[in-house]
Amino acid sequence: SGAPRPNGSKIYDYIIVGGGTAGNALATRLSQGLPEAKILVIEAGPAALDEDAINVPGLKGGNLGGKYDWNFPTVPQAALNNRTTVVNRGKVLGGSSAINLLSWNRAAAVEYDQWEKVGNPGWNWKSMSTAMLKAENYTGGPPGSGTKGPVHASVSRYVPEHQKFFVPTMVGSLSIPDNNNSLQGNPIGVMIQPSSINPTNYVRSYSANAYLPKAGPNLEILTDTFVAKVNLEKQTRASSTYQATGVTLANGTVIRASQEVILSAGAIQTPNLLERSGIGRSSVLRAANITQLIDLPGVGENYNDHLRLQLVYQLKPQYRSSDLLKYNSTAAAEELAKWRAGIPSIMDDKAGAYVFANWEQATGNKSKAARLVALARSVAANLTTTTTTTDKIGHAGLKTKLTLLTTPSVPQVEIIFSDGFAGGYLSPSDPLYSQVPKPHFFSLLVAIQHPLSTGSVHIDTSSPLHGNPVINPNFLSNKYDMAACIAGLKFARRIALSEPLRSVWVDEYSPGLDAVKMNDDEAWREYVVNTMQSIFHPTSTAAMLPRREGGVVNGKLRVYGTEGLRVVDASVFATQLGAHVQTAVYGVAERAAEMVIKESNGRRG
Ligand SMILES: Cc1cc2nc3c(=O)[nH]c(=O)nc-3n(C[C@H](O)[C@H](O)[C@H](O)COP(=O)(O)OP(=O)(O)OC[C@H]3O[C@@H](n4cnc5c(N)ncnc54)[C@H](O)[C@@H]3O)c2cc1C
Repeated sequence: SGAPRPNGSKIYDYIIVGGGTAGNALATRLSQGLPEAKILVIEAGPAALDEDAINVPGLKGGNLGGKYDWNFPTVPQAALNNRTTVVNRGKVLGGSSAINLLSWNRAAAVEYDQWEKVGNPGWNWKSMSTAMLKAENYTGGPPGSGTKGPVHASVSRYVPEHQKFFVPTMVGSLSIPDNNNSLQGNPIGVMIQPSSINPTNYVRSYSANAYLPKAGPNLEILTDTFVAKVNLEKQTRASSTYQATGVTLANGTVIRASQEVILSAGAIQTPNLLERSGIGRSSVLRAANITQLIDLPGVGENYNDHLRLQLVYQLKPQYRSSDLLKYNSTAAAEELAKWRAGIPSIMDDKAGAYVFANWEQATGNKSKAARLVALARSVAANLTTTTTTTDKIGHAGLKTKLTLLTTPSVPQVEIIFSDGFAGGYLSPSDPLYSQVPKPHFFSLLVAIQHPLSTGSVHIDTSSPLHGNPVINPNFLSNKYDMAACIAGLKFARRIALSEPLRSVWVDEYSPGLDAVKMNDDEAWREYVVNTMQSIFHPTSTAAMLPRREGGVVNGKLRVYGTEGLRVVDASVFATQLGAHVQTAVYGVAERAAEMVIKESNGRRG
């Protein structure tokens, strides 16, 4: 353990708060690159390296709402009929990489280039792709894939029979190009995508089992330990910056850091940690009775997420989906036994087929796409004029979304072919449940990549330490986001109605072809209001942006107004990416590690 101090507190060189996706990657790289340094990771959840629900890909959804999930509620969402939605986040060593749905993909090159354009020199596709490849070991990937990184990626060997109709439908009936090289900066098209799965044993590959075994003995991990705040001190009374000296745990214990404290608690909890430490917007800190040390109004603001909807189709009786695992416990046990024996099984499964489309492709019609673009522009004009000039939070993100809205290589909508009833657990009280043989389903998940509404996450001002984060994603708070959801759903319906996919299903179970007719926008709107939820991708809540634009960290990931305090996780994303998040989080961690190591070596000459 770290060297004891006369006052009983321990001291480390680097303390990383949050042993999640970014935290473990960063800690491992620091331990390798700075073998003399003492590094501590503090993680609120337990280590669960032997947990089937984490390791077995086919059990992936079983963690949602379970013991390894923070499972935070949002505040009621006005545009969703005051529904509360759920924000799932990993509460376990490995963080959200332990419970996520394993998709391994990347955004368009121009989206990472925007990070540099909004004020962060050196953050672009070139540097981020290099960093992301450092994390990756993609077995069977096309030339240019990462092959030496800790995190495994592979294309699943288990392919449901009915999924085989998806790619031919997209290419043959909908003129969407087949793209077998979608991770190298051009994601547009239809593809079978890799997942973060180790192909030698079909175990989930995540930050805890991929990175941590490669760390040196100078890395210590404290699990089941919640950090209350960062301790900040002014070095001299005259100085305007605060030095991070360590952290205080929820039980009051102080642990000191001689070099840096690095927050990797994720896009929901990193802003909360900053606020509890006295860094944030005045109104929030005042309401919580926390003395403000640094005025950073962007902390917890600028919350971006992707919007998720789904259509569910009942398969013809000859097809078997992963719903088998729900209906038939004997079959589920047999499949798990096969997985343990290394025999191909439904337990290897995860969604494999994806489409990333721009609006012209998704609507199949230039003028419909133009109408969506015009709507986005008029909505954005209102959003910017209602923001005061002193409070430019959200401007950079909004401007980027508008700039890229008509860039053909940037996806606006994603469709995931997802085996089984992914729209929700089919309840035993459902009439379908008693049918023999049990019905099997596939789902088309729709994810809107660049909605214009942004939200916020702050501490519960009445209970900053023990209360849940107060999360307001502001879902669908403008007309464009609703129109985008409806356009995405119609695209998914068109896909399902096109051959050869049309020939595998008997009925659209949700919402139903009669319940929501193709051109009945009112009915679609109601379906969106009643069913829309997050697709688990909050980012940008402590954004890497100029301070005057609501930025929280600079291009070195240092928190403005501090020394020795950085943020390294999904909160720093300067602008939202049209992709699943984990590869970019690993990329941010790899780049952060390089910076910290270089600076440390520089100090030592
Ligand atoms: C259900 C789900 C499905 C997803 N599916 C995909 C997918 O298929 N593909 C993809 O690319 N992305 C997916 N994502 C998103 C992706 O996994 C996350 O965006 C990414 O892992 C976030 O990494 P992070 O390091 O920012 O935070 P996390 O990995 O969430 O790490 C934060 C860690 O900090 C800990 N922590 C928080 N507060 C404290 C505190 N005060 N003290 C100590 N520890 C603390 C948490 O317990 C957690 O372990 C999914 C996410 C979820 C939740």
